[in-house]
Order: sequence, then C-alpha cells, then structure tokens
Amino acid sequence: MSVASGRGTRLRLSEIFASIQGESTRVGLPTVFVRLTGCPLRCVWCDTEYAFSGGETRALDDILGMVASFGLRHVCVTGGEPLAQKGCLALLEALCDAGYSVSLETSGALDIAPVDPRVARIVDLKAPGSGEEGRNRGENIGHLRAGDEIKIVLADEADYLWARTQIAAHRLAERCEVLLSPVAGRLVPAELAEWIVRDRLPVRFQLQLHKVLWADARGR
Ligand SMILES: C[S@@+](CC[C@H](N)C(=O)[O-])C[C@H]1O[C@@H](n2cnc3c(N)ncnc32)[C@H](O)[C@@H]1O
Ligand SMILES: Nc1nc2[nH]cc(C(=O)O)c2c(=O)[nH]1
Ligand code: SF4
Ligand SMILES: [Mg+2]
Repeated sequence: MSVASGRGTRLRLSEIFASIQGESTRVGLPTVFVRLTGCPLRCVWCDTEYAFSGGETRALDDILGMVASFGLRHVCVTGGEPLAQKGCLALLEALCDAGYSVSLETSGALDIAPVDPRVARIVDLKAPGSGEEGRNRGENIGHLRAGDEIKIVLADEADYLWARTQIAAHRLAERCEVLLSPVAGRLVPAELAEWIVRDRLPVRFQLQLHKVLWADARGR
C-alpha cells in the first residue's frame, strides 16, 4: 500500500522557504526547503539547533500547498532529522507524485530503505568530531543507489583521515557520489581541498554555498 494513501498525515514543520540549494550535487538550483522539526542526534557543530523543537503541526496537504505556492521544480526535505517523523515518508512520496525533483537530507542514523526510490537521498556519515559517530546506521550503506549521495562533514584532520578510511573500506565512491565538506568556521576549506588533491580521493569537495552568500542567516 502506498505510504501517501493516508492524506490525513500531519507533520511538525519548522520552516519552509525558497532559496538557492547550498549543498549536494544540486548546489545552485533554486529550491523549496521543507524543514521538519526534531532530531534525535546532537552533532556538536550543528548549524540548525533551532529546528530541534518548536514549529507548527501541519497537514500534509497544507505543506503541499505551501510548496506549490513557490512555483519551483526542486524540493529539499531536511530538518532536524526528517526521517524521525513517521509522516516524512508520505510527504516524500506525495512530493514525487506531484512531479517535483525531490532530495532528502538525512543524518544516516535512521533507515533510508523505505524512502520513495524517486528521491535523491543525501546521507551523512557522521565523523568522530561530530560526537555522533556511534549513530551511523551501517545497513544504510548497502541501500545506497547511484542517484544518492554520501556526505561527510569534517571538523579536523583526524576526521579527514577517518573519512579516507571509510571511503576505502566500504568502497563508497563506487556506490554513489561522495561529498566531503568542512565544518563551517572550523576546518579551513583550503586545507581540506589540499588533502583531497594530495590523496587523489575520488570525492567531491563541497562548501555550503548559502553561507558564502548569506552567512548564518536563518531561512536561507
Ligand atoms: C542541518 S542537517 C539536517 C539533515 C540531517 N539531520 C543531517 O544531519 O544530515 C543538514 C546538513 O547540514 C550539515 N551541517 C550542519 N551543521 C554544519 C556545519 N556547522 N558545517 C557544515 N555542515 C553542517 C549536516 O551535516 C547535514 O549534512
Ligand atoms: N540554502 C540552503 N541549502 C541547503 N541544503 C541543505 C540544507 C539543510 O539545512 O539541510 C540547506 C540550507 O539550510 N540552506
Ligand atoms: S543530525 Fe543533522 S540536524 Fe541533527 S544535530 Fe546533526 S546536523 Fe543537526
Ligand atoms: Mg542548513
């Protein structure tokens, strides 16, 4: 049975806004962001702590209406940790059914298997410097498809060396695109760029474009 069949689904919504996609291989695309409230993790460098609580409960159909009002093709569902809300699966399916190009930003701590296959899943692998390495769900690696992406956000050189080991051990670059990103304001981006080139790592360097454009502004 379709997960979207229950149109009575309600979700706790932190914010919804239009911006330029600042992360993933979709960087630069005008996108509607649907940010769901709540996260069971506490990455020490999290830039979205305001989404841990608050927001408003909304019906799925209302969220679809809000998304439509922006008149954009791309939608990114994020949080908080979007998969922590049961209704997220129905939201993702309904967005795909409505014809949007949909991406999901997820921590990698929850099961990505039931996500609609039309969704591009951007899955974090939490490095030790996040304080949440223990939450990585190993089974998720086996579920990755070519259209998905793995993102590792690095706080320091120890995190980089950890990422390099993970990429080799799990042949991550053969499964899907692998993105390495510095923790904003913590790891000097040029240092990470140098390490990647030095080691000929088969990854994509990523900077959060929205922070270049708008610093830490909320709703951007
Ligand atoms: C706010 S999280 C929401 C989605 C999900 N909870 C997750 O962690 O993937 C969105 C993305 O922002 C990244 N992020 C959060 N804080 C960051 C920071 N200070 N510097 C760089 N990336 C950061 C996360 O690693 C994640 O890839
Ligand atoms: N512009 C912009 N792009 C983003 N891509 C992923 C984001 C997120 O918070 O998950 C994000 C965000 O917060 N802003
Ligand atoms: S999992 Fe995502 S939202 Fe949750 S604390 Fe980590 S970066 Fe922030
Ligand atoms: Mg963000």
